[in-house]
Amino acid sequence: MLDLCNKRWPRKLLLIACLLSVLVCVLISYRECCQPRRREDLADWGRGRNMVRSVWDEEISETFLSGRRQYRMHLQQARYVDANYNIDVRDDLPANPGPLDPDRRGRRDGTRRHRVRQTNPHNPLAFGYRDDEDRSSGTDATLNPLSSNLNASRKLPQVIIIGVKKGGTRALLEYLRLHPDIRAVGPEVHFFDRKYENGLEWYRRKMPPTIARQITMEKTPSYFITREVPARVYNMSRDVKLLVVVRDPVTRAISDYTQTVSKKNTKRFEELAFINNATGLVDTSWSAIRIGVYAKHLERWLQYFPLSQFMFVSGEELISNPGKEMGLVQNFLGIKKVVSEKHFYFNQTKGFPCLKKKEGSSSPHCLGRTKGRAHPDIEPNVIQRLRDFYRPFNMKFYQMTGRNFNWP
Ligand SMILES: Nc1ncnc2c1ncn2[C@@H]1O[C@H](COP(=O)(O)OS(=O)(=O)O)[C@@H](OP(=O)(O)O)[C@H]1O
Repeated sequence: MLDLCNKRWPRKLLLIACLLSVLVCVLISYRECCQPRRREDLADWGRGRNMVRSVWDEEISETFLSGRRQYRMHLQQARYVDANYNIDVRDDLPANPGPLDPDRRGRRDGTRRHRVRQTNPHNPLAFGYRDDEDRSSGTDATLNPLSSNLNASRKLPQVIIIGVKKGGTRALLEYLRLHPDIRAVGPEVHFFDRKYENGLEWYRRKMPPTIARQITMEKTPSYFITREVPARVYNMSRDVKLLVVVRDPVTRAISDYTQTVSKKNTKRFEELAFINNATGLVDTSWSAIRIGVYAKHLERWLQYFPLSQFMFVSGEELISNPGKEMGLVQNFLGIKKVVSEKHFYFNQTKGFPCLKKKEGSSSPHCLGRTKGRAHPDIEPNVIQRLRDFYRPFNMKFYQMTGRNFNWP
């Protein structure tokens, strides 16, 4: 009792009250300054980059504590997906997601959930032309609008355009991308020939998100001629469908050469094409020549895949009659015939078919400058000698594929 009456008690209480209020203050200021910000604040921080707010808000708030560096990464990712379509991706990632990179953004529990809101259904990229096949890799998910909140995930490709270089592979890919049931990687991935050691999971993450009915595809023309590739593709999937765009091998060789000349100084075509110009012996070690021996390359592929899994697309028809050729391709892929002659017009200046403008977009779209270059004049006798060289291989190829391409 004596103690209760002790005058020191009120002082102790005062001290405890003081300490408590300091603690409360600390907690309140922590909440104000360090907790993940609300999305409005983040958008201000991003100075008007509303795209980020709409696309990555959830993730940004999750990673906000890690600071500005990760915020920038998310910004890049938002660009990376182009932020034009509603994609709700639920994808499994390893339990430890590791450092963030464009494909490895995740929650601590190893799952991820991105909501991409459609901001511009008439995005000019909707016709998605990329004029250079060598662009740095990334996923171009711009082409097929998905309605909101559909479940999508990245899958290994069910269809690959495996060749041939300079056959018209870019045109085929871009035409196919008009189809709502097709989703494709824009740049060439080069997984099976150059980046195989990265592993299938790396490859899968390069693919765009797809919903159940959609086909995932990519194109890398060098697959057709690379020795190791058929076995590697087979190890990924024995059911994959393979598209090969072929073109008169002589014109193809000249096209290949034209591309080389556009990049570096090189010898004249005829100096490269023949071991000895006088004897006219064709130099099959020159890749521009070797690629055109289609029958030889196909033999290797047929050791792994039945002919029924291939379609040989005519590069010539793709130019002269794109609607019809695309009809055959869609038939082969088992998808509705959506891409037709209605989508194309012949551009006189370019000398090639281009895509009509899409509703709401301002201009039509042609392939870029690296496609449809003017070829150098090659002496007729050089052309003739090459035709003679290729003829037996062409005949064999027609026989193997069951399609006569009528190359001269
Ligand atoms: N619509 C359209 N516009 C422009 N070019 C077209 C088109 N359709 C097919 N082609 C032909 O495609 C040739 C290039 O083939 P690829 O796309 O397979 O080349 S690459 O291997 O990816 O570099 C390209 O070869 P070059 O004419 O030598 O440039 C064209 O002949």
